[in-house]
Amino acid sequence: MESTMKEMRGGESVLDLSPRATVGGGVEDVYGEDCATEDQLVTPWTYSVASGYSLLRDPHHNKGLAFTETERDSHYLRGLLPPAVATQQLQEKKLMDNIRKYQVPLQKYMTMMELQERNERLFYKLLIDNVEELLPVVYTPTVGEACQKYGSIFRRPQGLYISLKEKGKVLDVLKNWPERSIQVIVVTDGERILGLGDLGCQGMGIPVGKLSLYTALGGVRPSACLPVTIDVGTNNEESLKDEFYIGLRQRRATGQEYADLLHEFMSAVKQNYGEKVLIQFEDFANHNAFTLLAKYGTTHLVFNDDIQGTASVVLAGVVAALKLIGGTLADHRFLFLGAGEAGTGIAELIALEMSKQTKIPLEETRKKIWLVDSKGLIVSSRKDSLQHFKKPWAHDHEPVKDLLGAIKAIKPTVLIGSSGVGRTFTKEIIETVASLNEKPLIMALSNPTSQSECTAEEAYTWSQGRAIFASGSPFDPFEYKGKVFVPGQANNAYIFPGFGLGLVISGAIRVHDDMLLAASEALANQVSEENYDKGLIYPPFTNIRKISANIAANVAAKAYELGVATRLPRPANLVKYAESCMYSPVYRSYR
Ligand SMILES: NC(=O)C1=CN([C@@H]2O[C@H](COP(=O)(O)OP(=O)(O)OC[C@H]3O[C@@H](n4cnc5c(N)ncnc54)[C@H](OP(=O)(O)O)[C@@H]3O)[C@@H](O)[C@H]2O)C=CC1
Ligand SMILES: CC(=O)C(=O)O
Ligand SMILES: [Mg+2]
Repeated sequence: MESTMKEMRGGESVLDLSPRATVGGGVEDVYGEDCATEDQLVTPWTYSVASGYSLLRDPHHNKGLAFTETERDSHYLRGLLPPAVATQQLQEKKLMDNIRKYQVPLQKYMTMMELQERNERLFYKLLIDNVEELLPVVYTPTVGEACQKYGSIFRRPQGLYISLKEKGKVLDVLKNWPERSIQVIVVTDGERILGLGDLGCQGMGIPVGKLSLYTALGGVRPSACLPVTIDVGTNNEESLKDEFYIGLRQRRATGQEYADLLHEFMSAVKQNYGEKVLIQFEDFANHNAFTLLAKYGTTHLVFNDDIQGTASVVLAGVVAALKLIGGTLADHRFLFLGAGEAGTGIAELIALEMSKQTKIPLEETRKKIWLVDSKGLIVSSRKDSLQHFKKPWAHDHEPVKDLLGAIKAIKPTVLIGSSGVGRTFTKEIIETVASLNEKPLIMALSNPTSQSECTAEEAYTWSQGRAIFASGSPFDPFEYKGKVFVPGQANNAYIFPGFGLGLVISGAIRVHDDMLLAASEALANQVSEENYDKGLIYPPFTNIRKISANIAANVAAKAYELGVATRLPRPANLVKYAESCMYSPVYRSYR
């Protein structure tokens, strides 16, 4: 590129970064024109009113058969649509009828993705009105299968792909995205997609799915959401051999090469969108996730969903569950299978909340929490060889090699699965936990369903109906000895949409742990007596927009309290304000 541009400018490099007077100062200039010196090339941006054929193919504005007679006249649509005029409700009915006929989940997923690309408002109308039914389609578990098969089902690109090929040009890539005003970015490098491992570039399904929930569940407008996949290669041998694989066909870049691309991305985002854009890290492997969060936590508005969002949702479930299992947080003993992002993230937030409640130092409250990894119970004799995020959990105890041994030694009241390995809560494990507790709290967090540590049926049957159970991916209600048990879905989808909305509406510039506690508290407060009666420790997703507004308000209130909010003055009623900011998918009328 450099040589081409040199030629265009008669040999002088335009990439010369030495200070030079710019035309208009460049403050908040999103098009790059004002930042350019007079002798630099600028892009001739134009915007035109969509009409006719292009209007029908613009997913933001397309309404299909719902264009009225008047709109058809004034927007040159005559003849481009059949004569019938349909309401949005009728379109929704037809699509839901179609989706319900499909037996294969992936078919439902593809139908929804096609709809999103064809008629965005109708897509969100369906998702908002049928959230319980469609969440498993656009999110876990189906999105996991979609990522695995992304290359084969790939039709039109969604989101922004930033690969090693774009090194040195990331800012230009961001400028290729059609929207200028971005509020939330969800970014993955595809190395730990759900519990399915390294899916490389095909992990794009995750940022796309998460951002659909930002809009449907949290009300952030779709045009302000940007899904990004950073492609540094993949170590997935199957993908590397797959002729339909859509990513870079090389093994993962690591070390400085990886850090440099990520740094270029983080800098370009701040340069292009400013300081208030939220960057949500999603499904990075833990050897990068903790480092990135620590590195950029002080300079950018960053949030790691797997570490922090998961922690907030699980703490909410545990606090809510206390109504059913009794005691205070500090009265319980926690045992985790899995000591990675989710496991240690949750453990830390529980310990923090315990410490705040009891005034006992964090170092002490951590001792009520134990974790098992692939090598057994984390104990002090292992400390030197542990990854840094596991070290705070290396308590004094003799070595224990497996989960069953750890349960017998620690006698937990709460058992949490965050291992990414399916069926690890065996009959013996659940029976042992149930023999120690009248009402054991069991959370099988791993996604998708195939990786869940146990099923709802197994948890209820093996505990003889005594377990309080929640899982990362949804399970149907299960009838045991005449009683119907409804499992809750312990998934960060309860938290991140409202959390992000809270940051956006307050103009927050940094994330703080107290905001995670605030989100968690707001969620726990939404569980009703009626929910508890069914054994539920989370409210149903049907009320999610109300829940998200409450979470957003609590998070925003904390941002103002901490002095990191920039939207001033502070709105008096933050719940109402959050609701008023939410995107509505109802069709607009065109002049
Ligand atoms: N419900 C929700 O909202 C969320 C669920 N998750 C799910 O949690 C799972 C884990 O994610 P994450 O924490 O990011 O992953 P990580 O890779 O960071 O951590 C996995 C942990 O599990 C341990 N582990 C793996 N296999 C075994 C085994 N057979 N026995 C004991 N321990 C084992 C690993 O041990 P070692 O360190 O020794 O390798 C590691 O400590 C995924 O399935 C993910 O989908 C994640 C985020 C949110
Ligand atoms: C839910 C989620 O973020 C995960 O499983 O990774
Ligand atoms: Mg995740």
